[in-house]
Amino acid sequence: MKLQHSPKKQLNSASMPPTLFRKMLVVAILGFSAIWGIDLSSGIIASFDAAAYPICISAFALIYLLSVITKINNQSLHFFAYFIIAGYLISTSIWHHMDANGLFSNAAQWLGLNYVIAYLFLEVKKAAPTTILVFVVTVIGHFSAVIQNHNMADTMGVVLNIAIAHMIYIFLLWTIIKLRVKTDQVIEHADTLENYAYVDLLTRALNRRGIEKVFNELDLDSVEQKKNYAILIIDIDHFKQFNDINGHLVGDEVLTRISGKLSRTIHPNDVLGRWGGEEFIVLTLNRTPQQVMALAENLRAAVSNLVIDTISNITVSIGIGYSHEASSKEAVFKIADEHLYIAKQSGRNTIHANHF
Ligand SMILES: Nc1nc2c(ncn2[C@@H]2O[C@H](COP(=O)(O)OP(=O)(O)OP(=O)(O)O)[C@@H](O)[C@H]2O)c(=O)[nH]1
Repeated sequence: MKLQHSPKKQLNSASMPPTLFRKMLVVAILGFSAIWGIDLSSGIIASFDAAAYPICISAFALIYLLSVITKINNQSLHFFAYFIIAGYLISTSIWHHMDANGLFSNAAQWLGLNYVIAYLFLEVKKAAPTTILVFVVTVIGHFSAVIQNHNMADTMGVVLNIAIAHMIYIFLLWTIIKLRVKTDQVIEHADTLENYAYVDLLTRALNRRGIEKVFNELDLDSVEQKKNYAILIIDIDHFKQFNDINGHLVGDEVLTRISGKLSRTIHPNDVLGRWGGEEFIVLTLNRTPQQVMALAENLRAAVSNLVIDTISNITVSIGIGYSHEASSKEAVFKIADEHLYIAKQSGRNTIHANHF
């Protein structure tokens, strides 16, 4: 088990999960169907909408199907859906602003959705330029439609009204997104700092606090559910002498390389930590004493095979304590420590434990 910190969150992190996207499509289908039904029953449906509603509904249904039965990239489907919605909202509003089609249509009131949906469906990095493009198309489109039958002053009145409202939409949405990303970054920064408090900066293994935290979280001394585990204390042999001969910096390199070797040799669910100085700990769960001995032997052999530059002959001694030998993790730890002492006394580069 290793503590890792995740890469820095980018501004483009917002991405809608497929299930939520499909729910949104259902909402779009229902929404369009409802408005289509209302317009039809009121008898005032515009010819543009009468053609556009079924096209949009079919397109949403098609996107829904594509998202269920194909592996098409989600972002492409999001763009497709967005293109349908924004395309419809802008074109219907422009169409309604042409004089023959009635200047006082309420189609323009829906245009704000284009910005909200862009930030909902698209990654922030893509939503920002998309909203600007949509804004430009909206303003120019409405200007071109209204100017055909009205003087410049009236046209500017209509278009400026739309432009200012839309700029406020974009500004507010952008502010909300920035605040959200900032909050995410603060939370992530706090997580990283917390992780650092549990990691030994030299070897990247858990430090003593980290080991204690994991041990407590695993609730090793639970009375309801007796846990089967073993603690291995791994101590580098003659490390003082090694430091004296090769220097402290080479000693640091050895500690780092040993930590890496141990971490690659243990099982994914085992816990590795640096207990202090030249001493490491491995906690392994649910293994027989024979499996634990095999693991210890792998760890011992892996270290003794290490060659750092021209230096070899680096060895460790290992003491083991089993959970069934004592009633608390502290007592198991003490047993492992006693066996480590015996391993050192019996010549080092060896493993000691009670045999079962
Ligand atoms: N380079 C380096 N050395 C360290 C570090 N932490 C502890 N040590 C050294 O580890 C050595 C431990 O020495 P001892 O406790 O006497 O043990 P030993 O020499 O390994 O002897 P045995 O354990 O009996 O085989 C000391 O010299 C410490 O200075 C570290 O972070 N970097």
